[in-house]
Amino acid sequence: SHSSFCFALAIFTPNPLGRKEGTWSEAQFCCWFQICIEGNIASGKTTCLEYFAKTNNIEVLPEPVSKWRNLRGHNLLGLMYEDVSRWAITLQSYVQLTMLEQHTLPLTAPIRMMERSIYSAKYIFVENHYRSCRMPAVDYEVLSQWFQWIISNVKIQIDLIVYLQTSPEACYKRLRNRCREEEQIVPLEYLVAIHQLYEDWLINHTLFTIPAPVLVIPADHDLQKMLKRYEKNWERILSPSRGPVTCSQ
Ligand SMILES: Nc1ncnc2c1ncn2[C@@H]1O[C@H](COP(=O)(O)OP(=O)(O)OP(=O)(O)O)[C@@H](O)[C@H]1O
Ligand SMILES: Nc1nc(=O)c2ncn([C@H]3C[C@H](O)[C@@H](CO)O3)c2[nH]1
Repeated sequence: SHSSFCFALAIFTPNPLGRKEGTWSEAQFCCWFQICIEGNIASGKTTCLEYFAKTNNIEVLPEPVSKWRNLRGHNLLGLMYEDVSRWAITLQSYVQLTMLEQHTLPLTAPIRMMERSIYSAKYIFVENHYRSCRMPAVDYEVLSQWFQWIISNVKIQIDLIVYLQTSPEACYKRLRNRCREEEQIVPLEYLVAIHQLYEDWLINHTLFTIPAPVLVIPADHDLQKMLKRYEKNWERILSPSRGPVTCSQ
């Protein structure tokens, strides 16, 4: 695992020789550093989180999928995949609440790494339901009013977005291998639509505002190569950045 962070309110200054010698500069107050891992379904976000979860003093928050699959006995994720027009607003309303809960949880470490965000729930998934005419306009408007109120009235800190950029085909192959029951009926076309919205949001900047600098990591590679990529980008991901960041190949 990587060098252990001293649990201090300070800026971590990675030593150019490599993180082993990285030290916390004392007496500098650190604004907690929050990272969101974004990407298509089965793009490898959970695997990325598991890699960084081994680093001391990083708090990792996976997507609360278990809540969406069992809310007092109701499987909202399953309902949505079975009948999206009927159940999309039900799931999205609960996704928006559970993501807001995660964004506003008290921090337990100098760095927080979250899987996705309240932004991608709205800008990617709600937007896709609406644009594919599977969500009535009235449902979209109600969700949008809630979303706008939340981001205008609640402080949601995101300092970096890591975008695991994949091809829909690679995600489809992994999704089929993973065999999450509710997703077995997900067609490739759905992943293509989600991919295009992510590209328009985080690459083309033609969708909605981007709440933080974006680090793009091509993520179609095999597991071993991806773990090496995370190793190479360790400092870029974990040290507070002051401007746009670029991925090292
Ligand atoms: N680089 C990779 N190459 C091949 N398979 C991978 C790779 N990364 C992850 N996988 C596998 O693909 C599946 C999806 O990976 P993972 O759960 O990390 O994706 P995810 O982005 O968290 O998915 P979701 O958006 O559904 O939460 C898992 O079965 C995982 O073992
Ligand atoms: N409809 C919908 N809205 C969301 O905000 C959302 N966020 C994630 N997901 C789906 C993708 C994976 O199947 C599974 C795990 O990511 O949950 C979502 N589905």
